[in-house]
Amino acid sequence: MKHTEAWQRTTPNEIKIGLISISDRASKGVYTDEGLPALKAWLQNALSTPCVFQERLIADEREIITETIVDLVDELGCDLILTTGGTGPSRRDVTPEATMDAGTREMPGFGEQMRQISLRFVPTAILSRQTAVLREIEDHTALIINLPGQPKSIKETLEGLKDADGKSIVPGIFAAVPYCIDLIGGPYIETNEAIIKAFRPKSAIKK
Ligand SMILES: Nc1ncnc2c1ncn2[C@@H]1O[C@H](COP(=O)(O)OP(=O)(O)OP(=O)(O)O)[C@@H](O)[C@H]1O
Ligand SMILES: Nc1nc2c(c(=O)[nH]1)N[C@H]1C(S)=C(S)[C@@H](COP(=O)(O)O)O[C@H]1N2
Repeated sequence: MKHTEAWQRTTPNEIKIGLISISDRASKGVYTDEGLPALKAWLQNALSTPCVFQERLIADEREIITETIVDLVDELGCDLILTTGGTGPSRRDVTPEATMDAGTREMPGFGEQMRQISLRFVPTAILSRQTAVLREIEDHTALIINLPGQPKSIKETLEGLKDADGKSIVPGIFAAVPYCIDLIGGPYIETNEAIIKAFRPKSAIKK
């Protein structure tokens, strides 16, 4: 495949992250989108290695969501995509279906763990159908993860739950993301341990 300039990394460990906020009302301007700023702020604090972002605010339309994911991976070379919104049970909530349409293999552990974390915060966590997939194309693979739409759920699910001393009670899903990105051939990313400690088996840790 021929790649555009957008594919180039400024440094070998730079990760390209696509952020997609999916909300009918925020995309129409009925309210201000808080999803993209919350995602970006959390990631900028959590990552200690370089990152670049591509941001999209779109309506709850299955085909548009799939096309946006495909464009971010296939045309812009994103390694990781985080979506927020559209995972609930109402008719307009189609993010998991659109994500599956863009994926080549499902990664069900992310959704399972997020529902476990979110149940510590709200009993309605079981209403979220969020999932994760890999999109594997000819010479590139990306991880795509759905987060719920409530802006506060972004920090909760990525970071998990901590006690008053900052000790982890339920690990956030982002702990597993750096090693997953290693395994799919992406850049070696590192995190700020005060926010989220990345877990890698000893043999995979680069000193
Ligand atoms: N992108 C967003 N920015 C700010 N607040 C949001 C956003 N998405 C959701 N919320 C808030 O979380 C609540 C529950 O999220 P949910 O996804 O169920 O929203 P929704 O009512 O389906 O949104 P929409 O109609 O815009 O798609 C919303 O009522 C709203 O207050
Ligand atoms: N961590 C967390 N998870 C959460 C919530 C929340 O407030 N915090 N809200 C729940 C609710 S009320 C719903 S309906 C589902 C789906 O939300 P979405 O349609 O905005 O994705 O996420 C659930 N998961």
